[in-house]
Amino acid sequence: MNKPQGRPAGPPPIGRHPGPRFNGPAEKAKDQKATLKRIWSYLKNQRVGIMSSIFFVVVSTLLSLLGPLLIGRIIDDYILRFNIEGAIRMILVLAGIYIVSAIFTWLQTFMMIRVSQKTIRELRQQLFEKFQSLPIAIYDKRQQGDLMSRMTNDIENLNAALSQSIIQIVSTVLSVVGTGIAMFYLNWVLAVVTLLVIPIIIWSTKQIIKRSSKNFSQRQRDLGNLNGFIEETISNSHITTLFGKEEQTVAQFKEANEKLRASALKADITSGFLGPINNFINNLGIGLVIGVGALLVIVNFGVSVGVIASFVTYTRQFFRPINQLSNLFNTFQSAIAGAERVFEILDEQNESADVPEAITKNRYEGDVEFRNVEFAYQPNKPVLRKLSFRAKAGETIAFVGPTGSGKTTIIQLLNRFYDAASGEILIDGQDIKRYKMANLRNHIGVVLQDTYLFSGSVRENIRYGKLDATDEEVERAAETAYAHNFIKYLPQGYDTMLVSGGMNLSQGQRQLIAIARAILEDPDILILDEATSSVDTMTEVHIQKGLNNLMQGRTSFVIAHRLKTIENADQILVIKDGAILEQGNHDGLMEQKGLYASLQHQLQVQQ
Ligand SMILES: Nc1ncnc2c1ncn2[C@@H]1O[C@H](COP(=O)(O)OP(=O)(O)OP(=O)(O)O)[C@@H](O)[C@H]1O
Repeated sequence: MNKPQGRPAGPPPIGRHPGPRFNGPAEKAKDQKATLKRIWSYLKNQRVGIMSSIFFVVVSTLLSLLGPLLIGRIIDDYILRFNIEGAIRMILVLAGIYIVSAIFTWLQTFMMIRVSQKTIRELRQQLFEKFQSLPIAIYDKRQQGDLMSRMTNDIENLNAALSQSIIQIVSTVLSVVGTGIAMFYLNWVLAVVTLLVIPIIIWSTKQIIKRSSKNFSQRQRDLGNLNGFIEETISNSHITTLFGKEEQTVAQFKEANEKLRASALKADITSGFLGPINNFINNLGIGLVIGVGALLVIVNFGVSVGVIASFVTYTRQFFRPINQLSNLFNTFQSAIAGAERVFEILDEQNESADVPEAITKNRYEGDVEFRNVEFAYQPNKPVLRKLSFRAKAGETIAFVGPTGSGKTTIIQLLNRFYDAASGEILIDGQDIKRYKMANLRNHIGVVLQDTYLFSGSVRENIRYGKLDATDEEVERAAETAYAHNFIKYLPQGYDTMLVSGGMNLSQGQRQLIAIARAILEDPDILILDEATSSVDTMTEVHIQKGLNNLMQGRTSFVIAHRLKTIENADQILVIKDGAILEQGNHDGLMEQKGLYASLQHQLQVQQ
């Protein structure tokens, strides 16, 4: 089990020599007992697999205990008596024992891997399904990387522990106890000599672990920093290039890389002592056994050459698992800590359930009203303050206002990503909480600034709005969205494949596809977060026409950045600090010469 412990997971150290080694401090679960109990609840269904695995491990350990005993017998009863034929026969028996033991070891590993893979598949499935039903607030609250690492690292750690460490712990304990009994059975003086070495092994291992722990924590921190830096740089590579910061980035990386080299070296040097020191002590133990054994032969204390040979093999068999135990427990502990993190997500509250007898509708008129709505993401930091407005069916409402004023939050509440703390949001005269959430969301279409396009063809991306749409419907929607013109000039037209979220299209083109998708979806209420970045005039005209077609006949809420959309809106709400500062249509607001008029002036300058 030479796996780096704790998080973040790193590559296994290269160039290690054989023998035990400390792999860093283990991360402990907050409540080990409860987590173990819960892991057992997953394993319970696979009792047969686990029991047969334990049976195999017991048999293979017992067989491997027989080996050294037989070696002693072969020497004393056959070789020293020059019975070569008998010796060969016994050696064949010995080989048979080791072969059967190896087969049983393989069987035990096979059974346990099956058990582990089944358990992990179930857990992974549950976790993924949970991700689908978690409220959006969780994704806002937790880092994406953290959630990803629970799905990958933590589950993988548990997999390693289930498939290997548990059985290894069982076999280690069995083999230490069994070897101890066999040694006492053979000769109690030599057994005591062997036992004397154990405190030295434990003491030296402890000393080294104490010193390495600090260095390993530093190595993990430096590795985490380096990985974080790499991730950030790769995902923002265009920004780095844009600002010409390549040299600076390389210099920063060099520094982090050097820090990791230094701390990894320190950690590996200290932990690297463990192998040679333990080897030295093991050999010392064997030397002692041989020396004392020889003395006992001389004084005729019931020790034969064969007994010494058995003892040498047993001594090796005895020390090896003791050396490994601390690492095994470390792996095991990290796995439990990982499982606990997985369970933590599984225990998160799902998105609030629908009220009993929730309403479903085939069509929403689109009459939307906010009544004294208040909301805060964090306690004592109000984002919306007694917000009230009404959008009559079919109207276009534009939200404008400074950054951070709460425009996106209004939309989040309408979508029920969050619920209002107080006040009411009504659609067609009913509180939105009375509608079945999935039904309501199916009738609300969203076109966001960062259009979500997935890797697939243009056609598939548009069809995402209505999965059973025919090719003709897809193309008709693209035409209405004014997207058809650019799509037909793409290398494979509608079958052109999009890569990494549509990075092979311009931002304007991506938005045209999103508009086509929304047209196909044909929602009753539309939410539109206009892109801020400027696009070429032709695309701009197409987007505007596409949007006009899309907004036709449905209530539309627009976080507006473009003059045209704002001017044509039925109502413009100027939001500041979570409240409506000004309200009216374009002409009326311009006359007021307030915030709206000055924002318009800024927009005109920009465009
Ligand atoms: N998930 C969140 N958790 C905590 N605070 C948040 C969260 N999302 C937004 N906020 C805060 O709520 C306030 C309103 O944010 P919101 O995104 O609604 O503003 P906005 O008007 O849409 O801004 P922009 O024009 O920049 O998109 C801001 O102060 C923001 O920092």
